[in-house]
Amino acid sequence: MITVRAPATSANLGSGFDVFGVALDRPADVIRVERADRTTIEITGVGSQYIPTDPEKNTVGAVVDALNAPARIEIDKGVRPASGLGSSAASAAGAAVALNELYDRGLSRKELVPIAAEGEAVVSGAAHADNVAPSILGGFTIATEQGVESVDADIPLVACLPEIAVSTRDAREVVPETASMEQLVKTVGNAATLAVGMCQSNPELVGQGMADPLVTPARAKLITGYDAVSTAAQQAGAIGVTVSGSGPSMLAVCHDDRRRDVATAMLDAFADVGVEARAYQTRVSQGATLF
Ligand SMILES: Nc1ncnc2c1ncn2[C@@H]1O[C@H](COP(=O)(O)OP(=O)(O)OP(=O)(O)O)[C@@H](O)[C@H]1O
Ligand SMILES: N[C@@H](CCO)C(=O)O
Repeated sequence: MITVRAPATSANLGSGFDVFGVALDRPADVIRVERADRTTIEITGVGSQYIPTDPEKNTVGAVVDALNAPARIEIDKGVRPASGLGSSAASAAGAAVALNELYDRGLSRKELVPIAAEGEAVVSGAAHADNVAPSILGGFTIATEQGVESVDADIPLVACLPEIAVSTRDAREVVPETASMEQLVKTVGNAATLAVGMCQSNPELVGQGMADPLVTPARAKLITGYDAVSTAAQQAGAIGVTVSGSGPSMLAVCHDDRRRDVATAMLDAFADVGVEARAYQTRVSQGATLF
């Protein structure tokens, strides 16, 4: 039996819609696989009751098909589904790494990214790689049609997950289809600033570069209390705040010594609007680990 721990991820980071992603050091899914004639999936852990065990509907099923690697698969969910923390991607990424090893397919981590992305198409209709790439490779990743680039980065983060659900499919419906020249110029400038900040492990540049005039304002409307939580986080020392993935989680960048205060401020602000939440004091981290 092969066991893989695949981390949660945060995609977009504001200005890098469908392109940027980071691996988080917690939470994570644990995937166990063993060879079988027919694929079966068992799921335990957080939110497991909402996840289909039918391989046609689970993200790991598409990975099995792509690698031609039937298996008995156990998924222990640490990443809540429909969280904006790459829940569906963590399972697909973990399965890709585990099945590649189990069947000795010899693919590199980079080659596994498009395979795991097929799983994302099952749940959101698009094979976007911005969650599976960091879950497989770790660090900060840039996923484009040309492939994936990754850099190690050390950035403190708070990911705050409210007890509301936003599906990626629904959140993609509200993304504006056009942008003004001004929005485009701002977004390009911010994305470039963020990428430089990641390369330098500089939270100031990363937080500054997360600002996004286009997608985030549209999606913030789907998250009860977004503006109040964002303001509270910034008052507590966050340098930048945005929607994590397609939401409802919110992601804040800060310095290490502000993480606890930022987490508390975000939880309190959600509580003020009647929404329960949990906060992960986390950081950019390594990708899937084989045991
Ligand atoms: N292995 C899996 N793990 C989690 N969710 C899965 C899995 N397979 C299928 N799903 C389905 O995917 C949906 C959750 O995926 P979705 O992309 O909406 O959330 P997410 O992965 O947490 O968010 P994001 O991609 O924005 O970070 C749920 O409907 C869930 O049933
Ligand atoms: N880039 C994707 C990530 C969520 O899976 C989105 O924001 O729709």
